[in-house]
This record gives sequence, structure tokens and C-alpha cells, in this order.
Amino acid sequence: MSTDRVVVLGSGSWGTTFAAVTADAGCPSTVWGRDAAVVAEIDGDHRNSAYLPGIELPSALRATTDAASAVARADVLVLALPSKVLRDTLGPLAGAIPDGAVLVSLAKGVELGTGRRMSEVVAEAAGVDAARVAVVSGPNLAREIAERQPTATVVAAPGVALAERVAAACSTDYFRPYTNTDVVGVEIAGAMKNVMALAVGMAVGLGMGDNSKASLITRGLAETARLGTALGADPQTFAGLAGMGDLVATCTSPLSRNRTFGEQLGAGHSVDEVVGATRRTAEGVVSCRSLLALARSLGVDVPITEAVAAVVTGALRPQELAATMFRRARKAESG
Ligand SMILES: NC(=O)C1=CN([C@@H]2O[C@H](COP(=O)(O)OP(=O)(O)OC[C@H]3O[C@@H](n4cnc5c(N)ncnc54)[C@H](O)[C@@H]3O)[C@@H](O)[C@H]2O)C=CC1
Ligand SMILES: O=C(CO)COP(=O)(O)O
Repeated sequence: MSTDRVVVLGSGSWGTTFAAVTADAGCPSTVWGRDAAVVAEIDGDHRNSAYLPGIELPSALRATTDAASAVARADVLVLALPSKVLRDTLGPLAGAIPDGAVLVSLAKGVELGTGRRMSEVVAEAAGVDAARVAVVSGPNLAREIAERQPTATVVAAPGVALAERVAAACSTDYFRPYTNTDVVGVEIAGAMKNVMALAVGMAVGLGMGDNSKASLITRGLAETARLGTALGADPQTFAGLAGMGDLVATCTSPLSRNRTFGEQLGAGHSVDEVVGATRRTAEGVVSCRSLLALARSLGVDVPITEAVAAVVTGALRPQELAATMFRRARKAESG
């Protein structure tokens, strides 16, 4: 059993849930949030009704608004913030990170402008070596895990020892981490599945059925593996929990914010309307553009990502999505 002190930055759905998992794993766990009311409710009432209504959190879980003091006590520092705020939130705390602490990214995105994966952003913002940064990713819809439904995940790190240390800190009788050293593959899979969930959501919003959904999921996986392997990932990662597992969970679950976002677009709402109506993070809306730029820089063909980015930027209507893709030249399935 791990006795690492875990500090999670981010008190939204996944940050709160992951901190509950590490508390259940026996680690002294603290979640930091910027919203004093949310923090007070987690710390005092063991609830986070804004993000996880009806869930009772472990009584041992602590919460604070004092980021620097919390970070200074961390053995394992977990980043559970939206990709677009990760660098600017972590950067000012870099000096407080203890020398022996390891860092864990839960964010599923690729930074706009730099094309950096989130573990790269974490290492840069914290000023630490990449060898100290792990990633957790898999079919992990927060609410189901907060309900303690059995779930598997992947802990990826450049070295086996770090992956095993983080896995020990989040291993419970309902949450089972598998270790992996393919950080690139795990992170690209996690970012790409959000884009695919937007596409599947649009198909659902337009009234399409299971054939359309399965076609998008399967070709989405091919596209993800093509980009990932061009970046040096292990192709096998995409058949695993962080690849196919997360893709299926996200694209088929009404709990997914990305899929729901896509559904709203398919139903005729604009990006601005959907953003205005929800305070939840839908990473694919930003990542479709950063992933497309990354793919183009490598000369990798990512037609679904391209079409989703065109819808998000207003260049294409969801109704035109299928026709745009079907007009492309026929090709071999493995190509
Ligand atoms: N919710 C889920 O089921 C899962 C989410 N993830 C990933 O985890 C990351 C975080 O997502 P969620 O917790 O779901 O998002 P969320 O939307 O539920 O919560 C986001 C949290 O970040 C905080 N935040 C936003 N901007 C901030 C800023 N400028 N400074 C400080 N805090 C700020 C919000 O106050 C909120 O506490 C995302 O990259 C997401 O893709 C990964 C696996 C599962
Ligand atoms: O990453 C997730 C499940 O693994 C959560 O998906 P959404 O961000 O689309 O809700």
C-alpha cells in the first residue's frame, strides 16, 4: 500500500474523483480548488454538489484553496485542470514543488500553439525532468468512478518504477491501474478520443444510427494510431484501455461532455451557444485544432479531425461532415 501524500490541483469532476480514489487507496489526499464554496463543501461535508451531485466523498479527503502550501507537502502532485489553463496555473507554483515529488497529468489535450502533450507542458511549467512526470488515462468517466463502479485505467510513465509508484497510489477495489511506458501513445489516444466523441455526438445529433457511430469510432481509432505512431508511439497502445477503451467509453456514453457537445452541434446549436450553456470542460473543442496542426506538421492524414475542426471553426456545417469525408478517394483499410 502507498503512503504517498497526494495533492490534486483541480476540484472539478475528475480532480475530485481522482482524489477520492487516492484517499480510498489509503494515501493522505488533498484537493486544491480556486472556488472557496466548492472547497469548503468537499472539506466539510464530503460532497462536491456542483460537479458530482449525490456522491459521498471519503471522509479522509481534505480540500484547500491554498495551492502553495498544499503543493509544498506533496509526494505525488496531480494535475486535473483543463489543458488550456494547465501551464499558467502550474507555472507560478513551480518553486513550491518538493525535490522528491513526482507529477501526474490527468488532462486529455494537446496545447494550442505549441502542439505539446500535457506531460510536456507539466514538465516545462514545473521545471522538472520528463522522467518525473506520469500520465493517467483510460475509460474513466468521472461520475462512474465516483460511484465506485469497477474501472480499469493506464498509468504511463517514462520509467516502470514511476508508473508502479503512481499505480500504487490509485489502486483500490474498484479502480485497477495497468502500467505502460508509452507516454506518447497514451496521451495522443486520450486527446484524440475527445475529437472522435465530438464527431460521434454530431452524428447522433443529426439522427444517425449505430453503423455511422461504429464507422466513426473505428476509423477514428485508425486515425489516432496513424498520428500516434508518427510521433513514436507503440501501435499496441491504441488497442488497449487508453486507446480503444477510452474511445468506446467516451463515444458511447451520454456522460461524456465531448459527445454531448457534439450532439448539441448536430442538433443545430452553434459552438458559442453550447459553450455558453455549460461550464464543463469539453477538451476536443480546442484539441481538434491543435491535433490537426500537429498532424499537418508531420504530414499525417487525419480526415475526421480535419472535419471536426472545420465544424468547430465555422467552416463546415455538421450536415456536411459525412459528405466531406465520403468524397475523398477510396483507399485500402490498412492505409
Ligand atoms: N471528467 C472526466 O470524466 C474526465 C476528465 N479528464 C480530463 O481531466 C481534465 C479536467 O477535467 P474535469 O475535471 O473533468 O473538468 P471540469 O470542467 O469538471 O472541472 C475543471 C476544474 O478546473 C477549474 N479551473 C478552470 N479554469 C481554471 C483556472 N484558470 N485556474 C484554476 N482552476 C481552473 C474549474 O474551477 C474546475 O474545478 C480535462 O483535461 C479532462 O479531459 C480525464 C478523464 C476523465
Ligand atoms: O475522458 C473522459 C472519459 O475517459 C471523459 O470524457 P469527457 O471529457 O468527454 O466527459
